[in-house]
Amino acid sequence: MVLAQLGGSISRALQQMNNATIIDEKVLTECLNEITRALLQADVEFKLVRDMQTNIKKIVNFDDLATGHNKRRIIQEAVFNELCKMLDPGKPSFIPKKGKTSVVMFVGLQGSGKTTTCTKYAFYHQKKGWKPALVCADTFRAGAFDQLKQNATKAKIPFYGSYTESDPVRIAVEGVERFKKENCDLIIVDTSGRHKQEAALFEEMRQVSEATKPDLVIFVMDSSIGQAAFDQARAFKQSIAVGAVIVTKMDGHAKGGGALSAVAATKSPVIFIGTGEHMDEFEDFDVKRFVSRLLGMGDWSGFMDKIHEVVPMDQQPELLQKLSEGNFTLRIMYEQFQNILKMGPISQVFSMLPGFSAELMPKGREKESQAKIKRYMTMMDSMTNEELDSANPKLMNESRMIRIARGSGHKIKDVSEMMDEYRRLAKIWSKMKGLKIPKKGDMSALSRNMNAQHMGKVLPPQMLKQIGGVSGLQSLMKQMGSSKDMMGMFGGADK
Ligand SMILES: Nc1nc2c(ncn2[C@@H]2O[C@H](COP(=O)(O)OP(=O)(O)OP(=O)(O)O)[C@@H](O)[C@H]2O)c(=O)[nH]1
Repeated sequence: MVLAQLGGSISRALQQMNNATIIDEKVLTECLNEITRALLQADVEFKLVRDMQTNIKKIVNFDDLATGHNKRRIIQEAVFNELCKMLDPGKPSFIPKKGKTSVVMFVGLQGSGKTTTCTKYAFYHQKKGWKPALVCADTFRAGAFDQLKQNATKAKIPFYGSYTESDPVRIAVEGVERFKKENCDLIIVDTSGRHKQEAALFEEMRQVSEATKPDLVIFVMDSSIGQAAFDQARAFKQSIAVGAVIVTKMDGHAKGGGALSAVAATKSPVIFIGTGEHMDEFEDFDVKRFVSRLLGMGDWSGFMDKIHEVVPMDQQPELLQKLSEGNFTLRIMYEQFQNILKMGPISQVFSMLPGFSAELMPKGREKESQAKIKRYMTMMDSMTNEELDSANPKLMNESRMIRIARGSGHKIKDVSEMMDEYRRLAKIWSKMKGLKIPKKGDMSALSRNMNAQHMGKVLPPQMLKQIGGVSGLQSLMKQMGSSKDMMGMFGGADK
């Protein structure tokens, strides 16, 4: 997605500043101009960008900063915080509670991905043990009910709708009543969209809302909407009590920044993003986590969530134990590759891991990378147990490499390339040595135990330098308040 480019441009601007011998007003202005340009190119609303620039200049006041202050770190921190502020309305949205009935109404323009997102939202909660249900109150688009029915059936989620009834209010009320009686705890109402914002759409939305009294109205917005996003989001907010936003199609070539400005227009948080057409291509959105990932700082908690989701429960403590011992064996690499292939869109997973993304999987070459991983796995299939379980790559001498190449139908050069990859990953993961292992299922303990030393070891060196080394990181952690906040910043604390 183009947002990755935005992150790259901002990181580069910070890096250039970092390379300057003296940090003065001029260097800061140049850096901020670069960041401004990048944000505007990504379609973030002009006023937001201007405010951000003014705020940073206020925070980094050279007259007030005594010599010896780590200006680089202060600027880095200010940029991070301002980016977060831009995406954070300051108040959380209504959060439905499992086991207690909530009605959630989805609104948005036609084609924004509303119907798809309703199912993704239901499926996401169903996986976590909720009892969701879908109501199709879109009587405007022929085929909307069929689409919802198909999606719901696939995900085994109860649904309600009608081929003959043309009154959306009536369907919505009947559906909500039925599912309340059936004790569903998350009743999702999909409403009609139109090609553009028009009075009829807003009137219908208001009526459905009045009749069903939703606990939360979610505005669904296509990320490719660009600069028009702000006005569109505001128009919806003025007609209905939008409480949260979901931005869809973040996997495409959309610039994304425009849709993210929707936060400012609706003063409501983005709670999820859609990253593909499939049911599980849906990620919860956490501002600090998103910004750290945008700036290439890695997303630990996202990664931990994925481990949680994909690595079978009984294997998790074992895997973490092995990592904490610093024994990254070929078998672990094999198992991780297996998990990664299971996890679906490979780029999402890799972008969460510091050190993994750029080398193993260059952007836009996901298919190739997937093929490469499969190739590596075939070669590992020709290895002995001893080789797989050893953390000593010396076992892999020339004659073994020849055998493995022959056994797997590959060239020696390929085996050697795979071993290089193994060494690179082992080096990164060896830095996790000494990490305290949480009790089964307690991921927050893992986050708490990742102290500045660990974080320092796994952050990209350039990023660490920008922050001011491990000591800079430590004081940043203190400044950010509790360790929970800090882990949030680097994507740690679980919810
Ligand atoms: N790539 C990608 N496609 C998506 C995503 N979300 C939805 N889509 C696709 O966008 C198209 C429109 O989605 P719908 O869910 O039908 O749109 P809608 O807003 O419900 O449209 P109306 O019911 O007419 O209002 C479909 O082809 C979806 O598969 C996403 O996150 N990524």
